[in-house]
Amino acid sequence: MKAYLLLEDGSIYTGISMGKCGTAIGEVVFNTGMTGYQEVLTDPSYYGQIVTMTYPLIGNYGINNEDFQSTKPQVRGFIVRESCEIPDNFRAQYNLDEYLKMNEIVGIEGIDTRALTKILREKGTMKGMITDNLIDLDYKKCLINQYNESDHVRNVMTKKIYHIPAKGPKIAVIDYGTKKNILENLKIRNADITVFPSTTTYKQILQMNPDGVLLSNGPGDPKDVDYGIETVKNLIGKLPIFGICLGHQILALAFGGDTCKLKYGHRGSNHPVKDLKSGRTFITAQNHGYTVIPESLPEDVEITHININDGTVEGIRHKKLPVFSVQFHPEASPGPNDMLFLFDEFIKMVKEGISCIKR
Ligand SMILES: NC(=O)CC[C@H](N)C(=O)O
Repeated sequence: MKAYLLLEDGSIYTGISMGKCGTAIGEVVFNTGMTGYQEVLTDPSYYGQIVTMTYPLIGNYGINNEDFQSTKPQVRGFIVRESCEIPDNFRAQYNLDEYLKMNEIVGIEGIDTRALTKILREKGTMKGMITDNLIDLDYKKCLINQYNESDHVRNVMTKKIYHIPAKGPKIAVIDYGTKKNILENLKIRNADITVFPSTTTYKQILQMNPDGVLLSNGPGDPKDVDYGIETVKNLIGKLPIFGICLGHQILALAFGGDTCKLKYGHRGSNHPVKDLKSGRTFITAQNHGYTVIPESLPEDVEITHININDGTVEGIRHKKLPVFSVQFHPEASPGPNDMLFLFDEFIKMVKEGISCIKR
């Protein structure tokens, strides 16, 4: 069955329906990873977005039950050049089309996703719609133009506080839409984890008497999460803090800095990031559309990492307090593991931070 991709600029691309037949609206963004589509589909940071994979063959190792980053696909829609019907991998449980159908995600295949990516790079990310018919086209165009969702975080965060007990330091995770692998990396390091909804107040978090706080990744514009910025403002100086992606942006805003939207963002598994202290470059996994404005940061916050491709801020650290954050994803999933050691640094900082702050 035919399906269509309509973009905000009026362009129409014809393909074949994949996953659920129907209509989906969202921000159309591209990811350049050759693999990792399963983690992309289930990463809550993509909530509200229609993702196109630049690499032309997607689904060739199928979908398994272990690599999910949350309980269900979070993307609004999915665009591929070719969806592999018969995956070849011992872990494969479903093919891509089956998985999208099971979870009622609208998709389209047969689109030249590399050409589409070039357009999004030139014009910037655009709002768009996948639909299985062109009836009422003017109305559909109108819907695309009017599409304006905000604060996606409330849709993906945990609604209830939950605890994952262990013998190590007590870590409070503020959940803006955390990926499973962030929690896994804390678990591996024996952290006693309590996950809080992003709407939790700083007083409630302090009541649990944590040793450190992790600010998770999540979808949308960090400025929509004003309640979260307020919470973090009140935690700075009281506990060691580590922010990842949206957590990094929220931390920068809590410091009094500012953020803005990038033209087409960074989404993929091979973004080079330079550690300004060591001069070393690491290859990182990324998935973000917003960035911290370097000039907006106060005197006592330094930039620790930059993106080699465009010079944007990739990491910040408070000069005196045990507080740091990164724009990229050290937990990878999908992507390289070069930066996993940041979780060790965080745990080390938490252990030292307990003595330097609390006592
Ligand atoms: N992965 C993330 O946490 C994404 C952060 C934010 N939603 C952005 O797009 O910039």
